[in-house]
Amino acid sequence: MCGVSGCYLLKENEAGVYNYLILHANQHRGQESAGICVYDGLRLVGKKGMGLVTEVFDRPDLRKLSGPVGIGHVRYSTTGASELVNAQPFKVGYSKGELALAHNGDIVNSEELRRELVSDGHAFVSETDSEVIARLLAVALTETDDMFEAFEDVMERLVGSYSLTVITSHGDLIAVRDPWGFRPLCLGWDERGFFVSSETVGLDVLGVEERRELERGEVVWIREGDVESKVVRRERKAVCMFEFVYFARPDSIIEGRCVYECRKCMGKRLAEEAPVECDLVVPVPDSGRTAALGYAESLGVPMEEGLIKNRYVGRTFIMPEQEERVRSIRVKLNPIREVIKGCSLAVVDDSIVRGNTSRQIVEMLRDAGAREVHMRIASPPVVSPCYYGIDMATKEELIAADLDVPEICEKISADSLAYLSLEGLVESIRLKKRELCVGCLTGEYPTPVPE
Ligand SMILES: O=P(O)(O)OC[C@H]1O[C@H](OP(=O)(O)OP(=O)(O)O)[C@H](O)[C@@H]1O
Ligand SMILES: NC(=O)CC[C@H](N)C(=O)O
Ligand SMILES: [Mg+2]
Repeated sequence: MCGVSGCYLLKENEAGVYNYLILHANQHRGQESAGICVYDGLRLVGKKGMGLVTEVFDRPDLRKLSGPVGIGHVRYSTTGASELVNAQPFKVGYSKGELALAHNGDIVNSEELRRELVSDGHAFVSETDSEVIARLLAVALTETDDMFEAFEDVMERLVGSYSLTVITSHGDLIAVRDPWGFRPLCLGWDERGFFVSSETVGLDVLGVEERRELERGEVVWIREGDVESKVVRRERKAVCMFEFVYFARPDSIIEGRCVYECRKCMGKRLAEEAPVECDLVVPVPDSGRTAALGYAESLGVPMEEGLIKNRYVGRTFIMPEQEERVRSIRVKLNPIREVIKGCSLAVVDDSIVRGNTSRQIVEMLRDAGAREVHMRIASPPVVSPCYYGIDMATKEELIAADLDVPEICEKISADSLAYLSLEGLVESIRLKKRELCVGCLTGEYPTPVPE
């Protein structure tokens, strides 16, 4: 999952700074690399680097990234290694100029499209599916100047998830959400101009009040100070349920739903489905906290912060290497012996994917003196790969792919383990099951997927 940003300023030239702020608010969506590209009035100029937004850009960089229009990206790699060549935004030339593109999502048929483009003479600079989109768009724009027409062509070819921001060397800003609406994307505006962010938190930090989410299949085209928009292609709605469970920030709004409220509801529902006699509810920071609050409230048991997160360690699930993920969990989370000693605990996390986190937490809590450790998970078991932008590409890496709940419980050495039901999850999000993508929970996907 990545984060994308964009801005179109009517009077100022601070596109670099605005994109920086939006990306910083979306940092939880990608920690591997960051990039900003701006239209400086003549051409597209940018900077990309490995690391967090604050590591990649300093003040002189932002001064150089001056111009009225710009886009940005924070990356969590799904297609292509975690290397600078694959960092975004991607700049591509075409017959009438240049464009730069930032992508959140994953294209299921990118290999096939890449082969076609290569045989047509395109020389790729990266391994990513995102460059495939940029090149397809460049080809389409050679044929037409109408951005909607160009995206009609591009969207007809692409299968998969894509929330995009694009700028051109004509100074246009374009925002696009794929026809299924897998990933979030929102547009805000005020007297300063127009702003695009993966999540609404990116608009909050700018104090932008007027806003809306893009519809699925919608292309928003901003040029010469005016906005035009069109839904150019529609498929069945398939919003990723994992955005609500884990990915998005709790203070974001997706599909009109406050993510915090959805997570709290998941916790409450989990307490109804899988209560446990315990002395304390302990949340797994960070993303398990909101569900834990709902769980504790519903059970009427006190919640205590028995695990403390080192605030300088980021998310471990989205780290690219397994070894690094495992090592970082102990560095990230530390139990408070004085709080948990002798207690029976209900430990609530949002999800178990590979099982790295739960395994280590149970051990840590027992070492710190917990009498019993009951794991409660506020989403169903992840049994199938994701093809739409979450890095769990193979069944082998998923702990629930081959093991049932009692076996997983044994593997993580918990006293008991229970997950939220699919029905409970769907009702907590308050969308219909057929409006969500639950492919990783059921193996049934909204698009064709590779064999
Ligand atoms: O079973 P696993 O493969 O370990 O993955 C699941 C864990 O990973 C995530 O936490 P993460 O540390 O990424 O981020 P967070 O701080 O937002 O909870 C998620 O919240 C679970 O705790
Ligand atoms: N997680 C994402 O959205 C990643 C975007 C793109 N597939 C990449 O790997 O760069
Ligand atoms: Mg977590």
